Amino acid sequence: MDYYKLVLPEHLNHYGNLFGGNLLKWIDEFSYITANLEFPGHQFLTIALDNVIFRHAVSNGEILKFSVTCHHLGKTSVQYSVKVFGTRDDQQHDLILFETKITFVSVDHEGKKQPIQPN
Ligand SMILES: CC(=O)SCCNC(=O)CCNC(=O)[C@H](O)C(C)(C)COP(=O)(O)OP(=O)(O)OC[C@H]1O[C@@H](n2cnc3c(N)ncnc32)[C@H](O)[C@@H]1OP(=O)(O)O
Repeated sequence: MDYYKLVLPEHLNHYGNLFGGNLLKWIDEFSYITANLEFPGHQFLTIALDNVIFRHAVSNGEILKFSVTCHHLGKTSVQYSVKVFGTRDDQQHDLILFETKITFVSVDHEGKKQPIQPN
């Protein structure tokens, strides 16, 4: 699934670029939404976020595209691959600004892990 976010002044660090923590928050939020839509009736907790390396600064006013795809479905966990692209510069639509994998675990009402029931 694809999601979009407009980078506004309130999202910037003191150098005037996107604060990395905001990017991680959006990745958590969008992939959490994807897990809930793809596996309705489950409750998920984030257990892991892999490979956090910021290689590209993101400018104010950028419209970011978050591409979220299922990478691995386990017994109690589902892992998503998340790639982030800029959309403002026509020449750089294919440039991956940031990528990671994020894993969620299905839990019951007491927070204990439980198997994911695929659709
Ligand atoms: C949406 C949010 O932001 S939620 C807020 C932040 N998250 C939290 O507060 C969660 C706190 N953590 C917990 O409560 C517990 O760790 C639980 C209930 C999620 C998991 O229980 P644990 O006993 O720690 O899990 P366990 O080690 O057995 O692993 C469970 C699954 O996660 C997978 N897993 C564990 N560690 C990792 C990791 N580092 N990377 C990827 N997958 C992992 C395991 O492979 C397993 O998957 P499988 O059943 O599909 O094979």
